[in-house]
Amino acid sequence: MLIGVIADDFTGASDIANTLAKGIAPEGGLRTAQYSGIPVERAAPEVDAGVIALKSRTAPVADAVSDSLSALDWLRDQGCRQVVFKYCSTFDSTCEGNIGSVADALSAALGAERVVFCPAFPAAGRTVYQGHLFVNGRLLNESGMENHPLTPMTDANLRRWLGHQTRREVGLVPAAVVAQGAQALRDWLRNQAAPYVIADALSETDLLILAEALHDAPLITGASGIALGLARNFIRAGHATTQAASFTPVRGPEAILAGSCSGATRGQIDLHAKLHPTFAIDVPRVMSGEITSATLAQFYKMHIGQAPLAYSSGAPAQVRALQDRFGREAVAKRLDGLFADTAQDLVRSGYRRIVVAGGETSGAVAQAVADTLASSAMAVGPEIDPGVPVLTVKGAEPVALALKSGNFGTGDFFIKALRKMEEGA
Ligand SMILES: Nc1ncnc2c1ncn2[C@@H]1O[C@H](COP(=O)(O)OP(=O)(O)O)[C@@H](O)[C@H]1O
Ligand SMILES: O=C(O)[C@@H](O)C(=O)COP(=O)(O)O
Repeated sequence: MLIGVIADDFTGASDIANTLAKGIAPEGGLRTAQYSGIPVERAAPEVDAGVIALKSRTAPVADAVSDSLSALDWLRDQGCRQVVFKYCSTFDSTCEGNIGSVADALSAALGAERVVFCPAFPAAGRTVYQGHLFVNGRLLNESGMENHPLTPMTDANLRRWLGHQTRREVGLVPAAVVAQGAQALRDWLRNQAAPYVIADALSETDLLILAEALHDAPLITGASGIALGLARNFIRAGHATTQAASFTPVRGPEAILAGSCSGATRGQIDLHAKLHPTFAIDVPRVMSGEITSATLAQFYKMHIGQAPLAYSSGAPAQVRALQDRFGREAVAKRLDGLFADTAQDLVRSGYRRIVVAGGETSGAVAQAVADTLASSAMAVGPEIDPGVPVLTVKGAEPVALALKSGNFGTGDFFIKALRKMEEGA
């Protein structure tokens, strides 16, 4: 294994696995596998990039640190030469953690003296300028992310936000330095005192320069954009040969589950509901135990072949009211559990195509599917929309998954994902 990725959630993992597998022309990508949690077994010998999906983004700090260090141990056992800590392109975290705390632990374990942080993902509209994160041209804290149910992002200044999470000094690599190219950037970084630096990046060109400058860095942190050039570094150095991944289409019963409350997902639900059966999950009735996975499974089974969708997603005011009534963690835990139990029921009943919206929700569902099929490894298939590939969980009866970040995808994402699973590229 050449590159090992520790991703703090499952949609983020599939996003970076997609980037590593796709790479960039003319070099192409690496042979990539994604794992639900830390695998018990060794990686298959052909895997050049291994992506471990953790559910650590909103976990207590100590758990996030210990899971990330265990993931690092496994990746080192596979011989990986470079480690990427993947977090969200909207830097999803709280003032308590976890990005800073996990980076502190990983950099200490790897002896990394200077660590670059760059969540830019221009293909999805995320850019960093003067250390501030923009989403589709708006400051992060005015982009809708300030209403996130678990990690409300109320400050776009990443130096300040990361500064809440670590004792280390956080510096800045300004866009003008990145623009000077990889060698100038390396020289500049070498002369920096700050152990952590937020890197500006406005375009894929900037990200490629960053990746080239960091070709021998033991630890890199960022969103999937930073990985664009990492695959290329290894291919150019002659350590890997690119190979187009083969994809076997998956047919069979389908289900769509949405737990993301982002504006993008709510728009996708509204569009989907015009032509397909939908089930709006009444959260108080989940909390009282009236709605269970059996309720949802029954809904899906009544609508096989019609792309049925069940969702808990709500608008910011509704989410706030539910959190005030039941508690933020309690609602999230209950809904994640509901989706996980439903997925387990569906897979046991022969469902083969499952589309999920939301990072936490995807973590719960993908982990349940992996446990049900006793298989943590997933192959990376064709891209549905930027940052979202089709994943196939191996097994006698493989299951195709699409794990969509709340914010990603076009309006018709759900139907497109189901088709892509059946038809491939
Ligand atoms: N109606 C709701 N009220 C409160 N919390 C909700 C509601 N629906 C979903 N949630 C919770 O909100 C969180 C959404 O996060 P996530 O699934 O990561 O979506 P995203 O990808 O948009 O971040 C989940 O933990 C989910 O259980
Ligand atoms: O970097 C990104 O934006 C995504 O890969 C990601 O991490 C998505 O997280 P969620 O929005 O919580 O699904």
